[in-house]
Amino acid sequence: MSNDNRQEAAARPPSGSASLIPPPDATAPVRHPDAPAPGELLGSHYEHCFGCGGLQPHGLHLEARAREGVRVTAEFTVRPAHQGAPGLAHGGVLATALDETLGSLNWLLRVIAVTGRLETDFVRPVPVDSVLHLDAEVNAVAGRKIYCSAVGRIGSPEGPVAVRASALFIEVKVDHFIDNGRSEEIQAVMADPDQVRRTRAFEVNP
Ligand SMILES: CCCCCCCC/C=C\CCCCCCCC(=O)SCCNC(=O)CCNC(=O)[C@H](O)C(C)(C)COP(=O)(O)OP(=O)(O)OC[C@H]1O[C@@H](n2cnc3c(N)ncnc32)[C@H](O)[C@@H]1OP(=O)(O)O
Repeated sequence: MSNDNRQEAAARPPSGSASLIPPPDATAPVRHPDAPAPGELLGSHYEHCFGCGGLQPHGLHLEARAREGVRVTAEFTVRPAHQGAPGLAHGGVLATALDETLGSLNWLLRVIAVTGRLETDFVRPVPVDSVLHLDAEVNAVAGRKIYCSAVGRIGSPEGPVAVRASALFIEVKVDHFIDNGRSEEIQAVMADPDQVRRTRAFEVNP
């Protein structure tokens, strides 16, 4: 793709499917009063998470930071292990980085929500060793449905747009994990006071 065409593609709004358009009764997202302050690192919601877990040796080790409003930013360094084509990031890995950044918005709403739908535009190839600057925000909320979007730029927060995502997250109760997760890991997190504290940080009425 030529540079001109790339800029045009980057400027184009994502062509989301109908289920990603907030319904007329959707409301503006509300930042929870106890949300981490703007600039604060959010930490990991689960130490073994592939996206953000510090104890996950195969993971992306994404570190997200709270911003004003219901917005987060994160940085992801593309490593040789993330290649799809020679020297270029795998699209699925980039989608994971977007998914994780969008998932971090949970901290600001103080709800637990999982990805229901994630649509991704890959606008520009991302070379190995690049730092992808991710920026995500909640656009609207309708009941349990959280409409959000994210963009990833190469090299700096003002760098060229490489990826965009639109997503629908669905609020769930903690039982979602207890009922569906493998019992080995569920028992381990329930026995870990640190993890219980982390999970409580998402719930208004735990
Ligand atoms: C003690 C243990 C503690 C452990 C806790 C650890 C800490 C946790 C903290 C924080 C976790 C954050 C993790 C972030 C990680 C990054 C994000 C991910 O990758 S998450 C993983 C990938 N996603 C999934 O695995 C979802 C799998 N899907 C499901 O489980 C269900 O489908 C679910 C929950 C999404 C919805 O199921 P329903 O039965 O609850 O609800 P229904 O009625 O189907 O949907 C509700 C509304 O949403 C719409 N909806 C649902 N899915 C949709 C879709 N795919 N597209 C469009 N609309 C959808 C429906 O049409 C419905 O809309 P209408 O209310 O009728 O208007």
